[in-house]
Amino acid sequence: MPNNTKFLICAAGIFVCYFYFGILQEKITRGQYSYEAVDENGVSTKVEERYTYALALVFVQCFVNYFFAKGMLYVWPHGEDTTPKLYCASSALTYLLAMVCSNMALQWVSYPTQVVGKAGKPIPVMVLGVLIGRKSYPMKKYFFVLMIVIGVILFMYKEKASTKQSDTSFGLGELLILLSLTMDGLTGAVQERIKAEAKPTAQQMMLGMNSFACMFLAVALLLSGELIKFIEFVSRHPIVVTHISLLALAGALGQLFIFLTVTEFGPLPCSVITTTRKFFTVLGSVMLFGNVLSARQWLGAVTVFTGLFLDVFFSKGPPKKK
Ligand SMILES: Nc1ncnc2c1ncn2[C@@H]1O[C@H](COP(=O)(O)OP(=O)(O)O)[C@@H](O)[C@H]1O
Repeated sequence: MPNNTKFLICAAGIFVCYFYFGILQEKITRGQYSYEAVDENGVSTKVEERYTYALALVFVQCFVNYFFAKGMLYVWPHGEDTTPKLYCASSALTYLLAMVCSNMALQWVSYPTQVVGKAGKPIPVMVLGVLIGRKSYPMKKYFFVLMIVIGVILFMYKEKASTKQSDTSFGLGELLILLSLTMDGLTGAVQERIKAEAKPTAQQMMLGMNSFACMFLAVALLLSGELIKFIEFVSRHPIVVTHISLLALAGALGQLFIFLTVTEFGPLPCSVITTTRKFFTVLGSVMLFGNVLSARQWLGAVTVFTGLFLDVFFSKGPPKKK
C-alpha cells in the first residue's frame, strides 16, 4: 500500500475512534451522578457526586488495549518482538502517567481547557524526541509544527465570559496538564528509540506497552485504595460501566491506528494527527451548527492550514545517505 494511503487511513481511524472517545470521556469525567443516600434515621437525601477515579479509568483502558492487541496477535501471529523490556516498561510508565495526569486534571479544569492545553503535545514530543530519542529534524520542521500548535490553540482557546479568580490562576489542573505533556514527550522519545532499534509491529508495541501499564496500574490501584472506591462508585451508578466499556473499546481501536502511525511514521506525525483532530472536531461542529468564527479563530484556522500545508510539502530535509 502506498505510504500516503496508509497515512490517510491511520489519520481517518484516529479521527473517527477518538471523536467518539472524547464524547464519552467528557461524559464520564465531567458529568454529575446523583443517588439517594439513606442515613441511620432512615432519612433519604439526594447526593450529587463526580467521577474521580483516574487510575481505574486508565486501568480499564490499558486492560482492554492489552487484550485487543493480544487477540490480534493470536489471529495473525507476527515474528518475534525484540524490543528491550526496559524500553517497554519505561514507555508504559510515562504513557500511563500522561493519561492519569490528563484525566486527573479534569477534576480542576474544564474539558475545553484540558483539550487546549494538551494541543501543545507535538512540541514536547519533538523536543524530547531530539534530546532523548536521538531524532533530528530540519530547522523548518520546528517552525511548521509550532505554527500548527499555535494555530490550534488560537482557534480553540475560549475567553471566559465571567472570569472567576479560580479560572484565571495557574492551579493544580494546569500543573497536571504540564506534567502530562512532559510524559507524552518522554513516551514519544522512548518510542523513537524502540522504532529505530527493534522495529516492532504496531500490535507488538501495543501489547508490550499495555502489558506493563496494566501491571503498574494494578499495583497503584491496590496501594491507593482506589479500587474499592471505584467499585463502590460503579455499584451506585451502574451506567458508568456502559460508558467506560464503550470508551475502552473506542480507545482500543483508536490505539491500533495510533500504534500503526507510531511504528510506520513515528510519534511526531502521530501527535500532529491527534492535535489537528481536535481542531477539526471543533471546526466541524462550528460549520455544522452554522456558528460564526471570531477573528482570532479565523487567524488560528489559517495558521493551522498553512502549517499543515508547509509541513506536508516542504518539511522533508535533504535525503539522508545511509
Ligand atoms: N504515542 C502514543 N503512544 C501510545 N498511545 C498514544 C500515543 N499518542 C496517543 N496515544 C493514546 O491515544 C489517546 C488519545 O491521545 P490524544 O488524542 O493525543 O489525546 P490526549 O490529549 O488525551 O493525549 C491517549 O490517551 C493515549 O491512550
